[in-house]
Amino acid sequence: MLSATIAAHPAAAAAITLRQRHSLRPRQPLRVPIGAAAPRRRMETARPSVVNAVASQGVPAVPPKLSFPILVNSCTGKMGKAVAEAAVSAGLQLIPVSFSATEVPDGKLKICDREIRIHDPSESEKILPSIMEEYPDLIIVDYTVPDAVNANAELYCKLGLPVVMGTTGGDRQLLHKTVQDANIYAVISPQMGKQVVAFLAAMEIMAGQFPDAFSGYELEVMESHQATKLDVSGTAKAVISCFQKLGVSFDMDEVKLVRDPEEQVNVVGVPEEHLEGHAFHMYHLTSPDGTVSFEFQHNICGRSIYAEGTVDAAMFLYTKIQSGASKKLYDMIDVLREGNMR
Ligand SMILES: NC(=O)C1=CN([C@@H]2O[C@H](COP(=O)(O)OP(=O)(O)OC[C@H]3O[C@@H](n4cnc5c(N)ncnc54)[C@H](OP(=O)(O)O)[C@@H]3O)[C@@H](O)[C@H]2O)C=CC1
Ligand SMILES: O=C(O)C1=N[C@H](C(=O)O)C[C@H](O)C1
Repeated sequence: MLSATIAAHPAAAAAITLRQRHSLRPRQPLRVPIGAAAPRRRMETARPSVVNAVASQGVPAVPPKLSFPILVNSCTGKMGKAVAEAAVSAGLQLIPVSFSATEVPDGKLKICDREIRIHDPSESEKILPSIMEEYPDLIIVDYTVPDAVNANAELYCKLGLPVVMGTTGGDRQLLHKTVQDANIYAVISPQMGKQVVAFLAAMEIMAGQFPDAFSGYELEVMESHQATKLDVSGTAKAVISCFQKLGVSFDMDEVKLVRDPEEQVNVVGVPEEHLEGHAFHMYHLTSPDGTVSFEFQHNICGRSIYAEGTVDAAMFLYTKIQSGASKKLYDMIDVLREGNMR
């Protein structure tokens, strides 16, 4: 039954070919219960709070709780909504404004118990300066679409607006150059999930310390995301660039994209309830003579891991701004390294 489904989908056929070639047992994409990836409340102890900042002897126990204004662009999107909710739950001041061409009733969107006014993106250049006047400590978070990345970054740079850029795609080189030239505070990362960031950091360390360790190995990459995802995973691209430094020859267009829901359920093993929001990544390496193989896999259901990481990034950036840090452009490995991910 499975093979009948696979035969109907070329990408699925490719995925299964990949399995057969390496005589893999049928993949069990998730050995951990899916519930582990579902949204959950964080331990209160992990969160700084004014209430517990002063211990009984008058010695500060934990840093005071951060609270600063945050504008999420765009709250109409899946990530934007998740970040806005995480920001409110972390005690940040969610600015009741966002941008999107999506029509919403009365031009407003309800997030937690707040009403967010949605303006057309074409109005952002006119509206943002007055918001910056009202909220001088504001940090903007960008989760929009690949096509908007560079124009949005240019606008934030023009206004001197600190940004956490979670949106993937666009011209990444230009994005970094724009932000660097404008010398604004920014965290840019295609991946905000703490454990995946740690995996990426490990990959970078391995590539830096053991270049060409996988020279001659064949790499196969599969990534499955919700059908609405517009680009090749930015995370997959970052991991692949490490494998390239490790000596593997691979073109980004060789990534096998899975966007078909039927294939995602039947072949990749995505739980049906997470078809609207998941990221299943698989990297398979085979030695030139076929006797050695490696497989790296990370499977994420839902959005909470990224939303929490984004709030961590905003808090990190805010403290950098407050301390007048000379380094201004960061990635999530910087955030993780400094112990800023809860
Ligand atoms: N860094 C990370 O850890 C993660 C990154 N992502 C990335 O985040 C991005 C968003 O993903 P997701 O939320 O799932 O996508 P969605 O399609 O759900 O949301 C994108 C939203 O952006 C809006 N939008 C488009 N253009 C503009 C613009 N110029 N200004 C303001 N809003 C705009 C869209 O509305 P409309 O078109 O109506 O304007 C839509 O509501 C993707 O690039 C994705 O890869 C996702 C997960 C984690
Ligand atoms: O669009 C998504 O969903 C995701 N995008 C990011 C990416 O492109 O790597 C991160 C994660 O894969 C989810």
